[in-house]
Amino acid sequence: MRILLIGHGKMGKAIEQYAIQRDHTIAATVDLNDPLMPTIAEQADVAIEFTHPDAAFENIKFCLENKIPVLSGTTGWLDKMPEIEKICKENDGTFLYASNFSLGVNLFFKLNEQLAALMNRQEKYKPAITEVHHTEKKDAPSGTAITLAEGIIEGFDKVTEWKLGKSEKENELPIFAERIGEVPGTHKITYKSDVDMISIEHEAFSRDGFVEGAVLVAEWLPQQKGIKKIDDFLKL
Ligand SMILES: NC(=O)C1=CN([C@@H]2O[C@H](COP(=O)(O)OP(=O)(O)OC[C@H]3O[C@@H](n4cnc5c(N)ncnc54)[C@H](OP(=O)(O)O)[C@@H]3O)[C@@H](O)[C@H]2O)C=CC1
Ligand SMILES: O=C(O)C1=N[C@H](C(=O)O)C[C@H](O)C1
Repeated sequence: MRILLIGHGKMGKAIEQYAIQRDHTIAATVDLNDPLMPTIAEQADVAIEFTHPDAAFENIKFCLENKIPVLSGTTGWLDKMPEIEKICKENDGTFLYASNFSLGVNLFFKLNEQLAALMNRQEKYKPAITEVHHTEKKDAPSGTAITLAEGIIEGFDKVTEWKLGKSEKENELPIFAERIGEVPGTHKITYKSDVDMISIEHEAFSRDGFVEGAVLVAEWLPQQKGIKKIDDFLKL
């Protein structure tokens, strides 16, 4: 498969290596200041986009308008998702966003939803999320923490919105974001009462899980149409 790689940072470089191991060709690599040209699009079967919150929208739009199925793992741009959905429909395109491409985190999302449903009947416990990432991360909270928050809000009636940092309001779910060294990504959910705490945690040991997931989804995506979700691929 011929892959257009948009973003050649930590994720882009690791995806390039893994895709080559799986016998794919990197049709072109586009980084900041490299122009995205329609001629590049013609040479690719699929695009993989891991860039910057401010860049994702234009990159995805370019792919959809140039008829390349595209997946994006870039976080921090989701206010523009409705517009991308519209562009995808108008161009009869294919698009998939996932806040986290690793199998482990997607299993963790399911566990989080099940725990929220169980805790919903318990008056004495208050939920919170803590995420820890490397110091180069541009956005906070992480996209994964936002997906986890959405899962809790869906299943645990007492919280209706999330807030970055400490919260005084009963209906707010606090998300604490820490930036430490080179941590690839750790997410912890806690339910605290006055007497104890229940917690579940996912810790990535490296970026390998995100990379493998992104390449496997990229192999599947060209056979799909419309807005897809990673659940459509993983079928957990
Ligand atoms: N969904 C998932 O599973 C995962 C998502 N992520 C997300 O992916 C994104 C990238 O992460 P990571 O690789 O660690 O970040 P890096 O900062 O290491 O890499 C981002 C790269 O994108 C480049 N870039 C910036 N703007 C543009 C643009 N307009 N067009 C093309 N390239 C551009 C940057 O160039 P320059 O350095 O010159 O600015 C840099 O090379 C983040 O949003 C992160 O949260 C990360 C891991 C997993
Ligand atoms: O920026 C990162 O590194 C990561 N970003 C994603 C996120 O914001 O959830 C996924 C992963 O945690 C690594």
